[in-house]
Amino acid sequence: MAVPRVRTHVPGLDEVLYGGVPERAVVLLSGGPGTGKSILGKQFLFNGLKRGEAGVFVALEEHPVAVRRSFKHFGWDISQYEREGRFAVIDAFTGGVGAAAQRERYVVKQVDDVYELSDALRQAIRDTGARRVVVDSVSTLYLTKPATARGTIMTLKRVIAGLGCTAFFVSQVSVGERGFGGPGVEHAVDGIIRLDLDEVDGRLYRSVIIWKMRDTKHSMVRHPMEIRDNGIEILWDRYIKFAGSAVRFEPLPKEEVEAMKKAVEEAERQPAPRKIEVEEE
Ligand SMILES: Nc1ncnc2c1ncn2[C@@H]1O[C@H](COP(=O)(O)OP(=O)(O)OP(=O)(O)O)[C@@H](O)[C@H]1O
Repeated sequence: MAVPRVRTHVPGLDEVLYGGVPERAVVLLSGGPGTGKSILGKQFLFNGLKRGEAGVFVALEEHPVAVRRSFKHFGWDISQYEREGRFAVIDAFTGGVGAAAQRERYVVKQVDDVYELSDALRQAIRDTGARRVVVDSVSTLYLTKPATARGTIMTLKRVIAGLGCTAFFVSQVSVGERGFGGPGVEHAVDGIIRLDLDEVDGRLYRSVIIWKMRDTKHSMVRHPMEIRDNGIEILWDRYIKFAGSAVRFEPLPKEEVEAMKKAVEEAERQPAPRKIEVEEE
C-alpha cells in the first residue's frame, strides 16, 4: 500500500525519499557543525507554511529572535504566519529571562524537564493546527544526561505523532563522529538523514545520505548538497565518490532516476493533507 507522504519541497529531497517523508515520521537530521541541519529544518517548515500547513519550531540552541532572523536570511518570511497564528516558536532557550523572552508566547523554563516541554509543544500544535514540527536541537535535551536520551525522544515522539505531525529533530554530532546521536536515539526515530562536510585537498564538500527511513524505499548513495541564498538543494540525480584526494560526481543509473521521478509524481497526485485523527491521550 502506498504510504501517505509529507512532501518536503526541499529541492532534491523528495526524490531521494521516493516521494517525501512518510506521514507522522520523526526524522533525525544528524551531522557535525555547519552541515546545514538547522537550515534544512527551517526550509521544511517554511515550505509547509507556504502551502497551508502550519508549523512549530522548538528553539533550544538559539534565541527566538535569532531563529526568526535566520529564517529571514534565506528570504523565508515567517512573520505573517506567526501573526495569523499558523506558526509558533517555542522558546526553550532563554528560560524566560530577559525583556525579549517576556514577549514570547510559549516559554519552557526548565529545559531538562521533558514534560514541561511536551506540554508547551502540545499547546502550540493545537493552537496553530501544526502539521510540521522542528526541534533544534534534541541533543541539548540530554547533553548532560545521555541515559535519558531514549525516554526523551519517545516522549516527544508520542506527542508529535499522536497529534498527527511529522517532525525533524536536529541531532548534533562531533566532527568525524560516525554515529548519529547515540543508540537510544538512532533506533527510536523513524528516519535518519545524515549531513556531512568533508575536507578534501583544502576544500569542503557538502553531502547528504539517507541512512534510514521506515516505510519507504530511499536512495542508498551519498548525494552532493549545496547551500545557497535561497536554501538547500540536493543534487539528487548524481552521487559523490571520495577516493583518496579525488572527489568524483557520478550520475545515478537512469532507471533509478526514472523511479525517483515517478515516485515524486505519484506523491504529487496524493490528495492534499488529510485531516488526521488525533490519537493522543
Ligand atoms: N547564504 C548562504 N549561502 C551559502 N551557505 C550558507 C549561507 N548561509 C549559511 N550558509 C552555510 O550554512 C552553515 C550553517 O548551517 P546550519 O546553521 O544549518 O548548520 P548546523 O548543521 O545547524 O550547525 P550547528 O550544529 O553548528 O548549529 C554555515 O556554516 C554556512 O556554511
